[in-house]
Amino acid sequence: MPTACSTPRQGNTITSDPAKPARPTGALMRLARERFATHWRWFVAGTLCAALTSIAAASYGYLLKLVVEGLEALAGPDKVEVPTSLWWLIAIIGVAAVVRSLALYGMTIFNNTGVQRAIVDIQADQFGALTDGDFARIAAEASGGFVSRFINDVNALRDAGLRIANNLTKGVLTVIGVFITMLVMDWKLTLVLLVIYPIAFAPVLALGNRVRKRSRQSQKQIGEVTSLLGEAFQSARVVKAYGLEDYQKARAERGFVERSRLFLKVLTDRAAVDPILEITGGLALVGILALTAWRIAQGDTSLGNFVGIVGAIAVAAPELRALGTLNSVAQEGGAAADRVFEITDAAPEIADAPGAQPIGWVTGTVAFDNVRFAYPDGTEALKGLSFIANPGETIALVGPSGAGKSTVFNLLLRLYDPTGGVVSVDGINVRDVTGASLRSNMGLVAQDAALFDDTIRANIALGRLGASEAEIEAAARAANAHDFILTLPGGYDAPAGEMGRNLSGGQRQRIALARAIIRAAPILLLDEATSALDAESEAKVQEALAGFAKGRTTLIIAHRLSTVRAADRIIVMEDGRAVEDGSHGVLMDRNGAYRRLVDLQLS
Ligand SMILES: Nc1ncnc2c1ncn2[C@@H]1O[C@H](COP(=O)(O)OP(=O)(O)OP(=O)(O)O)[C@@H](O)[C@H]1O
Repeated sequence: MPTACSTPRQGNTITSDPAKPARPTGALMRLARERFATHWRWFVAGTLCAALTSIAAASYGYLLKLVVEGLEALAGPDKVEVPTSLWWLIAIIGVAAVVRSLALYGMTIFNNTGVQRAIVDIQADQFGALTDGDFARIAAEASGGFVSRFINDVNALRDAGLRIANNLTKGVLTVIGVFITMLVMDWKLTLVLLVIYPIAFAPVLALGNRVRKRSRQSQKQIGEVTSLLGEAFQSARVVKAYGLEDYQKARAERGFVERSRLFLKVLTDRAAVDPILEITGGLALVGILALTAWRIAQGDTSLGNFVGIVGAIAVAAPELRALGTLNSVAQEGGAAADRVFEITDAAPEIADAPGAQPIGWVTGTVAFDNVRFAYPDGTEALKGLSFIANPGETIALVGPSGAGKSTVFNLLLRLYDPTGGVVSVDGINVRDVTGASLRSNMGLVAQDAALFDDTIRANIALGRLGASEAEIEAAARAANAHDFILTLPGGYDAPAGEMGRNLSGGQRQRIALARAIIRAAPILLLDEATSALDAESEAKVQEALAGFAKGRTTLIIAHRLSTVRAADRIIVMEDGRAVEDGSHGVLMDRNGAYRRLVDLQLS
């Protein structure tokens, strides 16, 4: 039964297929402006360090050339003193290395801090937009979809942010600096290299693209294996009960085999990169050495220039490689940024009307006037429902599964707006008041008790933040929960566990009841609130509830009709409409829909 708090039944509306080509990086630029720029101080510090690193790196080749030329002057049959200038040059190389390393460290720390802070902002934005946004949105997406947004998308953004911040400035400045020093040292060899380098790297780049495509497929399949595992472990009880172990093992094994097949493909491609580099690099080296030997013999260049250029290339090569892969990381980050904006840009449809006022504390008249409602997928749940609940009345909504009972609660809480008719409280259309003030007048106990991974005390106090110890205990007593709470290790401080898994279904329901009781709201909504209780506990809780419900408008959804006999009125719903309305006695005498339901249950 989909309720206000129940599991969604629609499929994913937001898909993030990793096999799809990555989108442009416009979204990433926007995110940089809106979220990263606020932490600009860190990035400015990082960029200054990057510039320092690049200057030190670019000077290497030239310093090396000067040293080799100095060494050349020393070589010869005659014994000579090492000139002080050469000692200085050697010392400067050492200083450059130290400066480069320290600046590199500073750059990484500053940029990482900036990126992490921006990521926290982005996660908070996403979570805030979802939490404050339409319930329909959350109901429409499988919870796994959102979890993946907070993990995969954020990882992609973090990678992109870090790589861009750390590699872009450093890479570009280093490559430019190195290029200039190379031109100064030996422009002819530099131009030859400029032609050879891309040719030597072309096969590696092509392989890179293939690896990327395959890793996307592999990523997608990881997602499938993850959901398969999640499903298998969550359904462990049913798997055991139905003896489905072999079935599950076969499914899992198929997933594992497919995973290793795809992964092997990626590894095979990756394994080819180094040999290709080795061959092309070796051939290029042979060509350059031959050319240099010939030019030195011609007196066209010096050994110092050659060594200087080799040193410069050694510095620039890793930067070039990093820049080469930056684009794909930025593309993936762009796709993730797009998905972040899908969440944060969506304006909630169920928002407070302009100028909406708080409704204040209501007396509790609830009215549905010819209300029609269809869920976003088109399912018509209410087809002209009308009824009025007067202050203090207890009204039971009964009827077959799918009749629209939980939908009544969803509309009253204004989780959705009706497509026709009016839902009002105290004669005021719920669309005209602020949602928060409306909901503060209601206490909901849903079928799934929705406990959080906190102490029992905290879970009860969530009904009214700031409730006192005595109030918490009184509410627990009223919900017939106090005694069992005292038996828990830690009593009121015992942890409820994730989704309340440390408690039984009935115990969870009683905590949820206590939470609604402590809220002391004028309107109480009970959706199968006692369905998980044994007969004895249910009777006790019913009695407590009867006392608590006095003076409050209480709407009860219950399948077990014996629990609603005492209601002031029973509304029988069928196919989105109210077909009968009256007390138990009156409806039994009428011999209609209610009577049929009762007879059905008795039989
Ligand atoms: N989130 C949703 N999206 C689409 N359709 C929905 C959704 N929730 C409920 N429905 C559909 O709306 C109709 C009314 O559902 P509702 O949950 O209100 O019935 P109900 O009377 O409470 O049923 P049950 O007694 O089984 O809980 C059903 O056809 C149901 O399939």
